[in-house]
Amino acid sequence: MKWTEVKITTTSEAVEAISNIMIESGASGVSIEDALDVENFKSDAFGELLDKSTFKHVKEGAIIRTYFPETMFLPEILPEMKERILKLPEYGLNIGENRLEISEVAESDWSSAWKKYYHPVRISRFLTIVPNWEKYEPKNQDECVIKLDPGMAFGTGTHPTTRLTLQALETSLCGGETVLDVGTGSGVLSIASKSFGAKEVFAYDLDEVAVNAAKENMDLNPIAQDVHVSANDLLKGISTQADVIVANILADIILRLIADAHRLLKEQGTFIVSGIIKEKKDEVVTAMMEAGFVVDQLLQQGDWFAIILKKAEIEE
Ligand SMILES: C[S@@+](CC[C@H](N)C(=O)[O-])C[C@H]1O[C@@H](n2cnc3c(N)ncnc32)[C@H](O)[C@@H]1O
Repeated sequence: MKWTEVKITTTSEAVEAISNIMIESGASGVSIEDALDVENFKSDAFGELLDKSTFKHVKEGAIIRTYFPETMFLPEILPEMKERILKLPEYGLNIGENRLEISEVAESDWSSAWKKYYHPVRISRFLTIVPNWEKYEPKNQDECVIKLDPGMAFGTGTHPTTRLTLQALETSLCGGETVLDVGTGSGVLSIASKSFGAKEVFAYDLDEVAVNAAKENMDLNPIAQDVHVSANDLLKGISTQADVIVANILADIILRLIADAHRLLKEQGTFIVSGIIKEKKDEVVTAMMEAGFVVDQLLQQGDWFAIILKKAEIEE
């Protein structure tokens, strides 16, 4: 087994909380180098034996190193982990520099090693996602097969947030819709939308790596050749009116998207949001209702929620 090291430079006071977050995210081991250890050693009964100048140790703050097995696809783990760390100051913890670095600890190429463990994913009776390097025969005539190489973009189809969004799209699309896919990542939701009959799809992402990965994935799937992929911050500056807007992004970013989604959705339009952890669900629902949406369906897998919303009709 080969491993990827994720190293975080932080403060002594945040060590325990950050280590917990890393373990909960799937890290298999933690090593901590903390400047306070040296201070504490100096002040114990035998502390005078230590000559700080003779050994290498972090002089200020702390460094946490954790290790993820190559079976885990980091682009789907890091965003939530980073967001949870950024929330720690709300609980009074100083996270200091909060610098995150990634490196290989074995000679393997971590950006592609996980491919060995990524196999076709059956999302529903009608949809299967197949890694581009695998052979796959559909099990029935109605089955849509999406070919995918996520590269370093989020969206393999295995993450609960993506699965829930795909199921919500399958429920919501009847054919002929205009769809806006916000935070497209690998482009998986856009390709699925076309497979479920959408007429026109516009895909946006802030990250150039994702924009390029999405374009390459459109090329792998003839049905999605005409999807318009571009770099954009959420739906800022967009004027295309849509029947469906879909966004699988963390809750705090969804909150920033609501006003534009309401502006761009046609009457009776559908807004699908995913990437919402249990603790954030009520806040998102309240903000949606205040903006003029009504909840149509809630979908849940483990601690993750997706919500299908309708633009409320304006009463005469
Ligand atoms: C959780 S991933 C979802 C990827 C894919 N749509 C899926 O469902 O698997 C969220 C994506 O949103 C993008 N993103 C984050 N903030 C954004 C913003 N302000 N504007 C556009 N895209 C953003 C990220 O780069 C990332 O690709």
